[in-house]
Order: sequence, then C-alpha cells, then structure tokens
Amino acid sequence: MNIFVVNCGSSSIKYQLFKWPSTSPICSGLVERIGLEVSAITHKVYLGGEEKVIKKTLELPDHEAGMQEVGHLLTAPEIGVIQDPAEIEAVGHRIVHGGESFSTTTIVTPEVKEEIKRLSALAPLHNPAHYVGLTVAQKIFSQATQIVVFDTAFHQTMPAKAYRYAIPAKFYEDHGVRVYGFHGTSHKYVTEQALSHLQKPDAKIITIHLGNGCSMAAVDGGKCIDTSMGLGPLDGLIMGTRCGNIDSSVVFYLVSQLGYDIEQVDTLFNKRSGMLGLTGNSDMRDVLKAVHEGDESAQLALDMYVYRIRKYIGSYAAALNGLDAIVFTAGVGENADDIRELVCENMDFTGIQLDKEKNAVRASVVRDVSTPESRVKVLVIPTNEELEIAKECFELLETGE
Ligand SMILES: Nc1ncnc2c1ncn2[C@@H]1O[C@H](COP(=O)(O)OP(=O)(O)O)[C@@H](O)[C@H]1O
Ligand SMILES: CC(=O)OP(=O)(O)O
Ligand SMILES: [Mg+2]
Repeated sequence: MNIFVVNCGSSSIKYQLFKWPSTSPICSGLVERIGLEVSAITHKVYLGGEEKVIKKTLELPDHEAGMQEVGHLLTAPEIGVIQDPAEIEAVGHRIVHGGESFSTTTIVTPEVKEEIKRLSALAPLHNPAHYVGLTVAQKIFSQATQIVVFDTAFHQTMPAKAYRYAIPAKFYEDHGVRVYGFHGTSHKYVTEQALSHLQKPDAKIITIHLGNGCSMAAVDGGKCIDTSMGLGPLDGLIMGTRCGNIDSSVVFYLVSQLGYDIEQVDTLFNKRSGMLGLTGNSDMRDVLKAVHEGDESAQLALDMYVYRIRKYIGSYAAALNGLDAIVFTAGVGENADDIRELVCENMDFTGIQLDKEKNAVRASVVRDVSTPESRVKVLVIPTNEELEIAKECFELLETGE
C-alpha cells in the first residue's frame, strides 16, 4: 500500500512516501522557508539501495505552492517514484490540535476539516498550515483516503491532576479548557524506541523533544503521565519563537498598562518571543553561533533555554518517583551535543552522568551517551513522526481502529 505522509509546519513541509509494509521510505523531503524570499526543497529518492538527492531553491509564497511542487517531484519523469498521483492509496497528515472532539487517528470528513480550521485559534502556527495541506492533498491525491493523526493522542493517558487547570470546573466541562499536550507522535515514537533499547517495558523515562517547538513528557511504562505544553502548543519550554511558561500577570499588564489588544499579545507570545525575541534569531544554529562569537544576549537566552529544561527534568523525576532514562530528540535534541551537555551538567543527584566523548559523536541512530556508571541512561533517538503516522494510517485502514 502506498502511504504518503505530510507534516505541514508553520514554515515547512516534511514528507515521506512508504510502500507499506516496508518501513523504509521510497522518498522523503523537506520544503523550508515557505513564504520567505527564497524557499528551499530537499527531495531524496531511495531506490535500488541508492540515495539520490535533489536540492532546489525557488519562490514558494505559501503552503499550496509548496505542496504543488512536492506533487510534481513525486511524478517527475526522471526522478519520479510514482507515475500518477492515483497510485497513492492513503495520505496521512500530522495535525497538531484536534481539540476535545478528535484525538484518535481519523478519516477526514468535511466536519473533521472544519474542526481543524476552527481550532486555529488554539494552534495559530500549525492548524492553518494543516488545513491548507489537507485541501491541496485532496486536490492532488483526489482518489486517496485522507487520514489525520493528532499530536494530542499520546497524552490522553494523563491523569486529571495533570491535565486540569485550577480554574472553575465549568471551563473544562463546558469548554474543554485543559492540558492537551503536543508532539505526541514524536514522544510516542521515541518512547517505543527507548523501551525496546532499554529492554524494560516498565521503564520511567522523560522524553525531551527540542525542535522549533519544544516539549517534554514524563512517561511511566510507556504511558504519558504529564507533559509541558498545555491547552495550546505555547506552554512549557522556551522555543524558537514561543515564550513557553509565563505568568498570566504579564498578559494583564500588557493589556491594561501597555495598551496591547489580545491579538497583539497572541502574536508576541507565539511569533516574536522565545529565542527570536531574546536574540533576534529563532534558529538554534544561529543562536549557538552568536554564543560562540561572545554575544551576551544569546548566552543569556541559551542559559534560560537550558535552565527551563533542567527544571522540568527535576519535576518529572519527582512525578515519576524515579527515572531510568532521559531521551533527547528532534532537530536540536538530536544534533546539538553542546546543549545536551549543558542540560546534563551537575545533575549527579538525579543519577544522570553524561559521557562527553560519546555525546560528541554525530550519528543518526539510537545511542546511549551516558557513562557506564550512570544510573539514568541518556539516550539520543532520532524521531520519525512520518513513519509513526504511516503506521497509524495502515492500522486504521486494516483494522478500522
Ligand atoms: N546541528 C545543529 N545544531 C543545533 N541546532 C540544530 C542543528 N540542526 C538543526 N538544529 C535546529 O533544530 C531546529 C529545527 O528542528 P526540527 O525538529 O526540524 O523542528 P520543526 O519540526 O519544529 O520544524 C532548528 O532550531 C535548528 O536550528
Ligand atoms: C506542536 C509544535 O510545536 O510543533 P512544531 O515543533 O512542529 O512547531
Ligand atoms: Mg517538528
């Protein structure tokens, strides 16, 4: 079965095409910097044991243009992996927010699509892009079953004491105001990899997803018991453009004293804060470069970023009443060995001991970068949200669940 998976982010589209049941994709790609002056596509084709890479820079004003370009690359005469879009039987989409109505893998109907659009208010960087991705995929792959997989699914096992806010119950009961949690597909994927690596199905682990968006989860025996994002993907860690945890008094102050309206506060917290707000750069590679050049605001931002992660490790170790492993994943977590080192520094009381040499080795495989004496394993696990989504799509089509 040909399953095409689309992960539409705020400024990017990641995709992979699987000939299921093979879990190795036949092609994959990344469309970056959508809407900026120059966009870029990296398209990889894996056929007959060989990898062919096509890189292009071009102007892509929006996600629709990006998706059209991906459609052409899939069917292009010289490098195409299919001849006709009708060969794709299912398209799996990553959706960040499904609200109260949707958290399990679902076949797209007009109602599902409308709900995804309606929830844009709670995930303003993501749901609008997902809606466009879905609409264009329905046009290009008109014969395929369109399926959505929600970031919130893995966090559904949290107990009420973790997902409720301390405000009157009617806001939860009548309006679904609660912690949902996000990046669930990634937390689930790396959890399964970690448990199998540790050979310990009941392990207590903390998964640390550090991409453009960042979140952590406390996972007990494979079940999520707490996570750092909340009603929307804004709470918790400091991110590329998002502030994470912030006292709500700041909102009142901005509105009542500085004349902000609520839309401006939304834009400030979601799009102009985090590393961008503190340093002028949202991309961690640029922030680290500035730190190495002696930039003080970049150094402070990095200190804040790391400190926030360390606080969550402490609180999740307490919530779990023990810890077998911490797992680093996503763009920053997988690649920035210096950030992993800072997070694990002077954590002896928790039992975490990083092996600096092992940590500095670059590799895209599951690896243990802790010392042999470390009571808590430190794992680096490349995430693969697209593979997990393809698996969910196949299971839904095969078993109806
Ligand atoms: N070698 C690296 N060192 C530090 N940060 C990196 C490195 N490679 C990628 N990143 C960072 O990873 C982030 C993007 O991660 P990714 O998981 O692709 O995010 P998203 O899926 O949210 O777009 C960017 O901030 C980027 O700078
Ligand atoms: C939920 C979220 O923050 O996703 P991303 O990291 O792709 O922005
Ligand atoms: Mg991501």
